[in-house]
Order: sequence, then C-alpha cells, then structure tokens
Amino acid sequence: MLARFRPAARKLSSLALVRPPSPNYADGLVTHISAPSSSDFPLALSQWESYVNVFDEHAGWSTLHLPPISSCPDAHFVEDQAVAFKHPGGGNLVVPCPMGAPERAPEAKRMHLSLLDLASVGSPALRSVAQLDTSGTMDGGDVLKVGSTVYVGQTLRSSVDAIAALSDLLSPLGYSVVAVPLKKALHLKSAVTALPDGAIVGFEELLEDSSVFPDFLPVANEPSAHVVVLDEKTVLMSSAAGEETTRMLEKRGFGVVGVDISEFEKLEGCVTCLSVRLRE
Ligand SMILES: NC(=O)NCCC[C@H](N)C(=O)O
Repeated sequence: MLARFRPAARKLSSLALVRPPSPNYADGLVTHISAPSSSDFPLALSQWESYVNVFDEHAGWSTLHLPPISSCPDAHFVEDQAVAFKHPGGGNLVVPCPMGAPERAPEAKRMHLSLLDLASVGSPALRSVAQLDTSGTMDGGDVLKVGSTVYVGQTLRSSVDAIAALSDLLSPLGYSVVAVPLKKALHLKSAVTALPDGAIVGFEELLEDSSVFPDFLPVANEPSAHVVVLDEKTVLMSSAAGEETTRMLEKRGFGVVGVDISEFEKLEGCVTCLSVRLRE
C-alpha cells in the first residue's frame, strides 16, 4: 500500500500530503546550519502530529498520510518531493521533483509512486501527474507560487535546466516562471513565502535582491518568513516567529495559527516543508 486515505481525504477539499518522521530524523542533511547537538524523537513526533492536526481541524482541509521511509531521515520534508499547481480546468497538476540532494533521491521515487497510486484511486484534488523533462534537479522548497507567477530559487538544489523545464511545462497553463538566484538559504521558501493577499514576507538577510518581488514585506527573523496559507484570512506559522510578527499579520487582517516545530527547525526545516498542499 503506497498511500492510504483517511476517510476525509475523499471529500472535495484541499488536500495536504504528509509523512511522519522516522526515529533517525536527526541524521537529516544540514547545509547552512550545524548538525543538531541533541534530538528528541517523541517530541518530534508530537510536534508533527500537532502540525497535521492544524489541517485536520481547519475547515476545507483533509490530510493524506504517506508511509514513513525509515532509510531516509529527511523523508517527512515532503514539500521537496513534489509540487502542486492549480490547473485552469480544475484540480491540481502535481509534479514529482527530481530532487537536488542525492541522499534524498529515493524519497522522490517513493513520492512519485504514491502520486500514481493516488491518481489511480481518484481524488478531486489531483488532476494529473506530470514529470519534468530535464536532467537537472529541483526541490519543491524552491518553488513559490503567487497567482500565475511561479518563483523558483536557483540554489544548490535547483538548477537552471530544471527551472527551464518547469517553465516549458507550466507556460501552456498560463503560469510564468521566474528564476531567483539564491546563495544564502537552502531553499527559496527558507527566505520568502506569500501571504494570501499576494504580499511576499521575507527575511532580507537571506536574499540577494528582494526587488524581484513586487510587494515585499521584510520580517525580523527567518521563521517569520514562513507562512502556510490555510485560507484567505488564516496562516499557519512556527511559534518561533514570535509575537511581533503575529501582531503585524493580525493588523493586516490575518489570523495566525502557531505550531512549535523546533525539532524540524534544527534540521533546516520550516512549516512549509512538512506538507505538499493540493489546493481546492
Ligand atoms: N522545503 C524545505 O525547506 N525543506 C527542508 C529540508 C531540510 C532537509 N534537512 C534538507 O536539507 O533537505
């Protein structure tokens, strides 16, 4: 069994794909920070469950739990394994990623199989699965969608070739792809994400040039640059973002649901990377 539906996942709703961490999660890759000096698997599991509960308890969302991959300590960072694009005809076109870290390549294969499995079962959220025609690499954490613009971090994980292939795949659907060169962050979405109103929240220290984003809102620390949009008025954020960011977003008219994901932040993860969102 490659993918197992919770009953709610069959309803017409947005679908979050999630995968639980494995006991060896602390062996995950780190690039821009040091390896964690301590870890706590029961805590990681309970933080992951709290994160998943946010979707399960938020109107309009279902979750689909993928099986853990015990040989891949980063496998719960599913965002890097596939990206979903709303199709103008309804549902999502989902693209499995040719991932940039060789250590994580088996995750991409498993995600691809799970997506095919999901397609064969039939889900209103999944219209089709399409592969990139490239010998390059791309991690989903580099792909930021803002309306019909798709910003893609050109990073150690995502190459010019793969970004061009994504552009070829998406242009017929009306998307335009913009490459964003980035050296100081693991992924583009480590540095910037988008609010429901289209403004880009970003931690400028990690960016080469924030002027690429037309409506840029600088924030005080890295976790404050990470939002997962739950609906037009609500975002999910790490509790590490802090009160100041919560107040700033509340003033803009958004509600903030905070989750503690400290065990994943130690491994260079953030709130976006723990799910793949197929939006209604
Ligand atoms: N999208 C993301 O921000 N993913 C985080 C991946 C962290 C993982 N330890 C990695 O280096 O690939």
